[in-house]
This record gives sequence, C-alpha cells and structure tokens, in this order.
Amino acid sequence: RDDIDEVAEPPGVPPPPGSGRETQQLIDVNPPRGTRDFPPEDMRLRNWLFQQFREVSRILSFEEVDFPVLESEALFIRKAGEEITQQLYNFEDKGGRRVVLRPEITPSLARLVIKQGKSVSLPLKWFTIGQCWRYERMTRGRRREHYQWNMDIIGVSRVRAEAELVNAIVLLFERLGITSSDVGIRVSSRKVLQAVLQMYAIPERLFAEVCVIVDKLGKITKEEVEKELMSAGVTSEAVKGIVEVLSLTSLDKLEAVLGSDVEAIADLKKLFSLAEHYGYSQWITFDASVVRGLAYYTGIVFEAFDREGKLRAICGGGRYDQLLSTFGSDDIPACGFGFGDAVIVELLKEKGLLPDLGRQVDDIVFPLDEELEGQASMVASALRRKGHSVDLVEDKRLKWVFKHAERVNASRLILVGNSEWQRGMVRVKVLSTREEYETKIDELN
Ligand SMILES: Nc1ccc(Br)nc1
Repeated sequence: RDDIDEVAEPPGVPPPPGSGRETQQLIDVNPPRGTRDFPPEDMRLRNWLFQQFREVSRILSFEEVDFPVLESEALFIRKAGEEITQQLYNFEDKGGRRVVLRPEITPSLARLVIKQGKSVSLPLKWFTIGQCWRYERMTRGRRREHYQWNMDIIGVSRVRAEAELVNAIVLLFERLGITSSDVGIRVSSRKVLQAVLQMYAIPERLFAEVCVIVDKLGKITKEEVEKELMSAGVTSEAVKGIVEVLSLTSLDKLEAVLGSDVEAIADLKKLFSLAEHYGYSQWITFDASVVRGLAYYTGIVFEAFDREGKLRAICGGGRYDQLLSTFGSDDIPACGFGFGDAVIVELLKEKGLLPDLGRQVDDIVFPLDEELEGQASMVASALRRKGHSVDLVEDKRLKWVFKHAERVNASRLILVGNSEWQRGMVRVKVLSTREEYETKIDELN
C-alpha cells in the first residue's frame, strides 16, 4: 500500500546482509536498569500529573524552587539505619568529591533555606517536583528513580502548617477524581513514640533509630521488628509498651495510656479540629502505628493509603523541627511531604481514572503540489507566529494526510493548491464540521 511511508527496520532487528552495516552491533536500546523512558504518550500523562501538582501548589500559594539532582553525599549521611541512606546512589566524581544522586528532596531544601539565611523572611512555603534516586540491588526489580512532588512549610511551629499540607494532598486527590472512599490519610505523631520511650527510660539518642525500625511494621513481621528493637537497646518491657501503644487507633485510648498532658495529643486534637474547618475530616484517621521511615521527623507524621490495601503508601510527610539545626543552623521549625509519581498512577489505573490524553494539533498545512512547499512553509510560519500548533506535512498522499489529521486530532486542514494560490487563497477544511472554504492567505487566523 503506498499510503504507508517507508519505515526503518524496527529496533532490535539486525541490519540485513549486504546492507554494509552488518558489522554494526545494535546498541542496547533500553535505559539503564531501574530507570524509565517517557515516550510521548507516557510524557503526556506525566505532564498532566505534574500540572495537577503545580496547580495545587499555586492554589495553596506555594513558590516553586529547584535543586541539583547531584548533591554532596554529606547531606544524606545519617546513622539511624534508614533504607534511604543504605541505598544511596553515591560515587566519587573526577574531583574526588563524594556525591550522590539525591534520594529525597528535603535535605536540599533545608540547605537552600540555610543558604538564603536572613535574605528570606519566614514562613516559607516552597514546592518542587524532582527526580530522586536509589541504588537498590535489582533482586527486587524495583525502580531506581522516581519523581517526587514536595511541599514544605518552613518557619511555622504550629499544627496549622501540617493542616495546610493535608489540605494540599486532599485537593490533589479531589482534582484527580479520587474520593475519601478510595484513599485515607493516616495521621499520628512521633511524640507518641517519644512519650512511650520516656515512660520506659529509653535513652533519647535511640529515638530516631527506634522510629526507623518501628516503621517496618507491616513490611516485616512483628517478631522481626521486636528483635531489631531489642538489638538496638530497647528493653523487652519497652518493646511490649511500644507495640501496645502503636496498635491504638483512638485518641481517647491513647490519652488513657499516655495521660492528657502529652504534647502529641494536643497536637493531634488540634489537627483533627482544624480538619473539621477545612472540611476534610472524612479523609484523615488517627493511627498510632504511623511513624514514617525518615530519621528526621519529630512531630506529626502522615501518609496516604489506598483503602483496598493493594498499594504502597501514595505519599507521606511530617514535621522535622530539628533537621536545619543538624545542618548547623538555628532551630527553624519545618514540615513537608513527598508525593511520588508512580503509586498514584497505579491507583488511577485501578480506579479507571487515567485521563484520555491524545495529541492535539490546531492546523495541518499540506502543499497539494511539490513545488508549493515554499508557499506551504510561509502559511505554516504565519500561523505559528499567531500561536497555532501547526504540523507541516509534505510528500505524502492526501489519503495519508486525512488519516494523520484524525490521529493527531487536528482542528483544521489547510491545503495549499496551485489554482487557489494564484488567486492569493488557500483551502481550509474544518475537520469537526466538514465545513470547507477558501480564504485569503493574509486573512488566515
Ligand atoms: N527515595 C527513593 C528514591 C527512588 C525511588 Br524509585 N524510591 C524512593
């Protein structure tokens, strides 16, 4: 059929004998292990998702910031045994510097806040969308990169900041068509665990490590968690106390165990009260087992989960009031969340909520005769100056052009023909209405 133009051999097919390229070894066309290409259809979905992230950030009046994917390794050296620091994509550069492909965004954000110092007035509300990396043995075949939307509020110690972050997350879900029947947000505070450790006189220096271990509940067996706690120096009595408290999902029961003067309870009560005012109470639920796996959280922590329990956490975050001071800065309160680009897409697929994102072109310009290609270029260029997306098509049969117009969902087909051109005209086909008319070239809008 002559309406199908010549196609190169599809990738992966060796060049035919006698082609003079037999010796050319086909390169591996796959991207590095654990990484993804984004061909046009996937890129349209990614751009759509990131546009939703940006729109919610704008609506919450956050400012966009950005950082290098490459960071000093020192920014991520922590001693709490987190998975994230055990899977650093780290190396030595040609200058002998220890660097990493960043595994998360928050430390870079903290670095920039400190660097900006007095030149910025608090509070700051910053967001970014950036690629994060981990070097995981491919045994589990998991990805080594993903994109994360991060929103952080710097300089607000009151729980209002966490309430604002949850507002953003709920807005995002609502924009995507996800309801509180599909997804919930588990909320707790690390001050719960802190209070329990104090009850059993467990040294404060074990706090971060204990949080990282406890976060494994649900991923490894309870026995393994208890074993790790004991080897970290937590007494068996304290382990029992931790497990008992972390199984609570009622604030009243928590109060009965910890007493009412615990800061965690006041914070959580405040958050649930604010939730009523924001109108998103149906999305959040207290669950003492939520601790999150990052060492630097110090207060309220939260994570969104699919209520069918099929997927990993959709997003998560919390308060990290000590992170900036561990980098040598004054104490500056902070909280934020990270929202990955992968689990949310799995959820949208599950719920049949993936948008139908076809191509969209305004005009296809096509010269009916070969010697009119210059004129066709003039028409295309004039339309592009007016902001039209124009696909200039040449050396194709008209039948192919009509099929192509359908494929790219073009609004109009502009045909440049000899007889019309002689009269200073072009022919326009409006593809949605089949309306057809001639128009003066300089009146083409
Ligand atoms: N932190 C992190 C980085 C990369 C991926 Br994939 N998952 C988590």
